Amino acid sequence: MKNIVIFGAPGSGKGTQSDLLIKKYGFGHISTGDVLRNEIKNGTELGKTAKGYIDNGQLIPDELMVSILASVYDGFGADHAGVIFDGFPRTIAQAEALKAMLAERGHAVAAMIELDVPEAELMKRLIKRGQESGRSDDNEETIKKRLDVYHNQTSPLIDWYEKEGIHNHIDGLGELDRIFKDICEVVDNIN
Ligand SMILES: Nc1ncnc2c1ncn2[C@@H]1O[C@H](COP(=O)(O)OP(=O)(O)O)[C@@H](O)[C@H]1O
Ligand SMILES: [Mg+2]
Repeated sequence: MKNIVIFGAPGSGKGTQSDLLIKKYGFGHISTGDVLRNEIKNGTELGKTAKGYIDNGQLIPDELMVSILASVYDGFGADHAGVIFDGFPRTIAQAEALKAMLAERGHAVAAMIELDVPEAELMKRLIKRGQESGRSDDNEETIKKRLDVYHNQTSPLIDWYEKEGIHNHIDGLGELDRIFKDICEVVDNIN
């Protein structure tokens, strides 16, 4: 079982590379952003709570995220090829909660894959994505806030996963195929 955390700033290519991984390896995929956007679209209670945070470029409270995550994870059953966590964890507290949630089930994260992309390129990609997909948080003001949140709250996870011994750095700037090849090398080397 290859549970993988795909990690990086907004716009670093987590969703794009997750899609390729799912096709090649048959992994499950949990994009916490997609789960929340779906709830918002369906107008659920959870969606209403989430919308306030998302439209402000802020993170959803940890307890709420972890309970959503556990229920989606259990939906893949007890015996799957692996699940890609995309957009989670975003704080050290969430990483600890994820570790505990998986440990309760006798599972673990096998690799954390960091997509490293310079800020100017992130900005460029997200503005383009905003124009193409109409994601409400892909506007310049909210993007700046999200990048701040990433630097302050999320990037410390790189050291955290380094200490866990499962951090893998990938140069996320350039051709999709080259980036995917680098990621596959990491995935294939998980024992
Ligand atoms: N290697 C790449 N080079 C150029 N653009 C990319 C690359 N990877 C992803 N993108 C584009 O950047 C935007 C953000 O990618 P996405 O996968 O949604 O990132 P994330 O899920 O990390 O926010 C998308 O519009 C995507 O098409
Ligand atoms: Mg994404």
